[in-house]
Amino acid sequence: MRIFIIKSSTAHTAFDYSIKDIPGTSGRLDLICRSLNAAFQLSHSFRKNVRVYTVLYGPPDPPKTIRFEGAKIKPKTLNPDEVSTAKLIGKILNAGKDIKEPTKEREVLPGIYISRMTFEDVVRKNIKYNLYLLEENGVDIEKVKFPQDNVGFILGDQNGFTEEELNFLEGLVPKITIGPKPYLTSHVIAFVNIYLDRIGIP
Ligand SMILES: C[S@@+](CC[C@H](N)C(=O)[O-])C[C@H]1O[C@@H](n2cnc3c(N)ncnc32)[C@H](O)[C@@H]1O
Repeated sequence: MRIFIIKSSTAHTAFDYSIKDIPGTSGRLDLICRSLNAAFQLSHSFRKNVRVYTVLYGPPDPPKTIRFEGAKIKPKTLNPDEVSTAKLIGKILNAGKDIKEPTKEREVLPGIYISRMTFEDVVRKNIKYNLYLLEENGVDIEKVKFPQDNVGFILGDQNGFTEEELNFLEGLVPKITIGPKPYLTSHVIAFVNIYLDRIGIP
């Protein structure tokens, strides 16, 4: 299984944004929509061996974490286009409005869950799956010997990570890089997926 944990410091935690202007009104939920596209979509098929957590810290009610479980998501739920994904996320946020418990997940649709888990909760919960932090100044991905069973990647948004988050991750997960420039989160996910395909990691 492949896991992607994407932290957004700004993406809204309620369906209070306009579908006509997703980047301008949702705290860059468009970045999350494109990242989901890169994580799951293949030409005419879907990566069932992928799990994505999007950890949202934008207003008005952070944190909200949405888990997408490729193996359980029904066809035509998560589509390639950004607008339908932003609507889907809005529907999930609406369904999770009244969640009180800090870590309990609620299944909104088959394979799609919402909770109040923090970024740290998500990392701790998945630490057994061989996590890596994707950062520009890490070890070259080509030097990494990935395990054959489970592998996970932690990515930031347009603002990267805070000092506090980096301190939390330091020593907990290895830091790796895909190249010498700061790339878009969705492009990094696409690259990692294709790279793992090429080197034969399921
Ligand atoms: C647009 S970048 C963030 C740039 C942000 N200004 C910063 O300084 O961190 C979004 C995310 O993509 C990932 N990323 C970007 N470039 C990368 C690279 N060369 N190697 C590995 N991950 C990268 C990181 O997880 C980063 O947090």
